[in-house]
Amino acid sequence: MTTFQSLSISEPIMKALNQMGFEEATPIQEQTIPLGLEGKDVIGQAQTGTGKTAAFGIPMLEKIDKKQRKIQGLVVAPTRELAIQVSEELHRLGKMKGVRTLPVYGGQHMERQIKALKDGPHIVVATPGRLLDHIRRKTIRIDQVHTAVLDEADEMLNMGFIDDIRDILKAIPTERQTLLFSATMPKEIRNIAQTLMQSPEEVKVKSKAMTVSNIDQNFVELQEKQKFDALTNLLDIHIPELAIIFGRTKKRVDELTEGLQARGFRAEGIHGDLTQGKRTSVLKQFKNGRIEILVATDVAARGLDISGVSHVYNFDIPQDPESYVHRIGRTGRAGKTGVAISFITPREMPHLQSIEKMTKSKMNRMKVPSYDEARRGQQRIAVDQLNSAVKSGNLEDYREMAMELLNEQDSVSLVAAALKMMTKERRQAPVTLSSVQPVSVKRSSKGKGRNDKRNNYRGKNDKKRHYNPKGNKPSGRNRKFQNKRGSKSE
Ligand SMILES: Nc1ncnc2c1ncn2[C@@H]1O[C@H](COP(=O)(O)OP(=O)(O)OP(=O)(O)O)[C@@H](O)[C@H]1O
Ligand SMILES: [Mg+2]
Repeated sequence: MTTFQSLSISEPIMKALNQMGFEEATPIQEQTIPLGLEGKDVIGQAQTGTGKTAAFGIPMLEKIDKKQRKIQGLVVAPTRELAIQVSEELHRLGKMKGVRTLPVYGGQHMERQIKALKDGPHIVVATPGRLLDHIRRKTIRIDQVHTAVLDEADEMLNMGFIDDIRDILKAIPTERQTLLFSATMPKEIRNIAQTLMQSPEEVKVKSKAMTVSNIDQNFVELQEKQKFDALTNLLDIHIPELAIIFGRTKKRVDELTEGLQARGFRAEGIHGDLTQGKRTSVLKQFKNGRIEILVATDVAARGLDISGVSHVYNFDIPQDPESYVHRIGRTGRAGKTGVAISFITPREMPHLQSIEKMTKSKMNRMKVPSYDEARRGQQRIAVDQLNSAVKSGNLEDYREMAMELLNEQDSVSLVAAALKMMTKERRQAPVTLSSVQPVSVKRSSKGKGRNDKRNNYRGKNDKKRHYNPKGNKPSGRNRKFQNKRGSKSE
């Protein structure tokens, strides 16, 4: 166990870490914070949800001179949601020191952004496009930047941002420190990184698999046309606290969302064609539990940090193993446990093996879930609701009536009838999805659709967290969810 204290972190940042509930450093933090504090360039690779943000954030914050009202730290992240989330984490880490952090991204009002930039933030967290826009308009000064971070650099490469990144780094003094972090680091990005950095130290947190062991990975082999019923059955069986379902295209996401809504689930979709306002509101509702299911394209895979995501479903298996790693990494974060289920058609089975080979982890085969199992899942919810109603008491007003009923009927029939009434038979509204091509084994991580990958969706998590690499017992299946489900209009 490595404490933050032993990493020579200053008092104000220690205080913030305490407030955030961080008790010990995660392995990537333990290994990269000292290098970062020495001023070295660092390439950091570690599994999803293991605290890479603080790993680059802490050394950057330590180097900020609060009295200098100039941008000294710059983080570039692939999407708006990610920029916001990273900025929030840096704000929390740096607030006791008085560091001012500003997110800058497209879709935000330009004039307001220029005003905020004039206000003298110490750190800017930006998406590449909007940042370059400011650099070209000369509405941002980054010639005093001493620390530059590329978060999810391989995603920025996938999205075709590499020239933008080069242009951005050209505008920063060369004697800067450059940090680059991601859970996946394909060879191309490592090569490019070498040209943008000065003799970087490469830290790869040693772990057998590329995915964290707290995620229980499963797959279901099934026909394309069985997928939707299998999904709704699984949702009824698992009763996720919060679930993310990945579909391959925007159209697919829209169709899945509508289908789930038709069957009474509180689901919303997110993808790059939605307005910024809609994206923000969907994410907000998901974070506070008003939506229980988020349906997303791959764009949401990167960096999203929402506490309570207990299940990830790959309705369509992703084309690249890297995407698989980032997708399932939306659960099982900060030491919590999570469950991932991937649907695979028979023709896609070889692809499953290529994912397993790359991630060095195995997925367990699950059988196609049946409607009967789903119904039992629904009944379990009703049983839990009855039990909790008994536990919470306050039944005095009903006792007399209950006694009378018991004189007329036997107790088992009465409870069975109550359960029947409480169990919402899921409306099996027929749902037809447009057909999709199965993925092929041949993988390419370059030149993918820029638009579909452009926007990422992250959230923050301000609950107390304790890093527990072995995994805590899942907190899912909680009353809160069941009550929500109970009040669903069907
Ligand atoms: N030392 C720590 N102790 C407890 N929680 C931590 C610690 N460090 C980070 N966390 C929390 O863990 C969660 C995941 O962190 P973060 O988003 O930085 O992961 P990541 O490694 O960047 O993941 P991804 O690869 O998906 O981007 C966050 O909610 C963060 O606040
Ligand atoms: Mg991250």
